[in-house]
Amino acid sequence: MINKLYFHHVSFMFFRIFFFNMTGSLKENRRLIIEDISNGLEKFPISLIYDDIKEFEELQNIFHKYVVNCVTVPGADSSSYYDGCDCKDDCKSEDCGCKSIHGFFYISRGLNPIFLQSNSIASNISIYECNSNCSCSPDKCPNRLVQHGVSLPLQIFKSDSGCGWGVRSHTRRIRKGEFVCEYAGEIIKTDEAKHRWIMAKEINEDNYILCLREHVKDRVLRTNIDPIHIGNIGRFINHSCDPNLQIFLTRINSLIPTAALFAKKDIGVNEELSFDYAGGVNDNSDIQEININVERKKCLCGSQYCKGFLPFDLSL
Ligand SMILES: C[S@@+](CC[C@H](N)C(=O)[O-])C[C@H]1O[C@@H](n2cnc3c(N)ncnc32)[C@H](O)[C@@H]1O
Repeated sequence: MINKLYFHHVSFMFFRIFFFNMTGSLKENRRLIIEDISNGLEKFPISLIYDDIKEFEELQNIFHKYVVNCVTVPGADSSSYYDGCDCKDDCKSEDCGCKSIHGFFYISRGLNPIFLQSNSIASNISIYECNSNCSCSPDKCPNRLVQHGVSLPLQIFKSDSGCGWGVRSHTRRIRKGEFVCEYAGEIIKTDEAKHRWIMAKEINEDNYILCLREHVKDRVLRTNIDPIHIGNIGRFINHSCDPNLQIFLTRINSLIPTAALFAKKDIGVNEELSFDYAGGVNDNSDIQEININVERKKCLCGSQYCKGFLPFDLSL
């Protein structure tokens, strides 16, 4: 009941935000464009291009609110903040407490390409950015990228592949290692993720929940992100078995990780963006409750390495 009221309230907000923004220029090829679906929340406008109002209304019925970073539903956050650094030089030196404890991940305002060669999830690599406990300047510190949100021109469009909406680079190339966006949504507990997944299945709705699993000694730390109703541009990115983006778990102000997407290779203008929904991990050995009667969704990525089906978290 509480959830229902909450969503009603949010969907009201959504209609206001979207219709205010629909100064909707009609383009020469008769496609419509919304200049910024984030309504100024991202530093860079997130444009959305669509063919007819029906297509757009379909999206409105599902997606209710744009957020830049994940939001935690009550009860899901049991973590605390980690310490910050006390750098006086905006973390330029190698002595920065954050970088020397957790690692040097960024160079030239992007991810050091050496990390792109590994499977970050399987190798348990987690990026730690400077945070609100640090004494460096948020604008000048080079150890802060993901927390600044999207800083590239991106566009949401109806993909020709049959996968529905997709995201592409827009007006400029994306260089290897550049941060593209977060996969932001509601952080929910596993029981709630299972419940939402069953409800979505009953009404034939697609699955958007991303489950991140980290192995810490003999424990598995699980973070579930659901962007279907409350999320950011990440929720529009499709899966590919040969993707051009790679997920890295990133910690900013909380021990709950963020799923940050970085360019795995150079990406051309108007090229569709994709990531591997399984994060490159095909191992389900840690999963206890296996539901093998699940109907797998056919993968339409079209890559020569296509595995045939979308990755699926068997623990849901
Ligand atoms: C995170 S959403 C991506 C955005 C989605 N295309 C939309 O229209 O909102 C994930 C859903 O997109 C579809 N999808 C993404 N990648 C796909 C692929 N390679 N093949 C088939 N469907 C895909 C599936 O329905 C999946 O549940």
